[in-house]
Amino acid sequence: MSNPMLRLLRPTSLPTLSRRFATMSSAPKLPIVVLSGPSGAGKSTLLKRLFTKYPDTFGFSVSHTSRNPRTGEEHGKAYWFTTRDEFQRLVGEGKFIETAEFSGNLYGTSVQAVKDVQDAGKVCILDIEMEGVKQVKKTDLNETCTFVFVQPPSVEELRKRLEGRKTETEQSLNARLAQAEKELEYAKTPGFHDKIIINDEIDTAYEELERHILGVMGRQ
Ligand SMILES: Nc1ncnc2c1ncn2[C@@H]1O[C@H](COP(=O)(O)OP(=O)(O)OP(=O)(O)O)[C@@H](O)[C@H]1O
Repeated sequence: MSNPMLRLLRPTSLPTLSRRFATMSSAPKLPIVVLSGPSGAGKSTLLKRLFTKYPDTFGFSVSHTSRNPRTGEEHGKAYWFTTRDEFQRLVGEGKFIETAEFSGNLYGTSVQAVKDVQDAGKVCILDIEMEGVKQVKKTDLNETCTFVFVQPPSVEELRKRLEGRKTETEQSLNARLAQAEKELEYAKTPGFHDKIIINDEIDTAYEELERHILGVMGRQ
């Protein structure tokens, strides 16, 4: 069967999350990069550069979502697209490290998605929402993570970028901006992030991100 969802649903001899993490932590401790920041701050743009420059070093953890695919988004690459019911069933089975609801859609990172990347010997990148970051911090993965926040230069600039991307309706744009205000406020919490990158000029922001990540990798 080629249905990729079956990968996540395959039976396992390890029934609990903590035992899964115990297994994961016995492998070499490759760092996990947790990238967050308001929608439109430039996370995907920065990650695209990183993956282009280092195609074999990093692995993108593929999230699940109940939202509909945008044009060109491929199942299993951009996201594992699923129904709301199926998503909730997987949550009940403890398949997720973190989940979040945003603009009426569910998003989540499965244990399997992170494990797949680590098993391939790659540094896993998690591109997740603020609430997800809080959840990851409560797991055993916390100690191997570096938490990076991508911040737009201003909310006004964020609006312009989201408008320029042409992916949002007026309603979803406003929801994203309202959420952005909350995230920017929360990001001020001392010690919550290991690195805050202000994505004003893209080349400078990218260099800062690369330097931080390579620095963390060098310390492992
Ligand atoms: N430094 C920058 N200067 C100008 N435009 C930028 C910059 N960085 C990103 N952009 C543009 O802003 C838009 C939003 O960027 P991007 O899609 O990477 O954001 P994101 O944080 O990944 O958003 P989401 O969380 O919704 O996926 C894109 O159209 C991108 O080309």
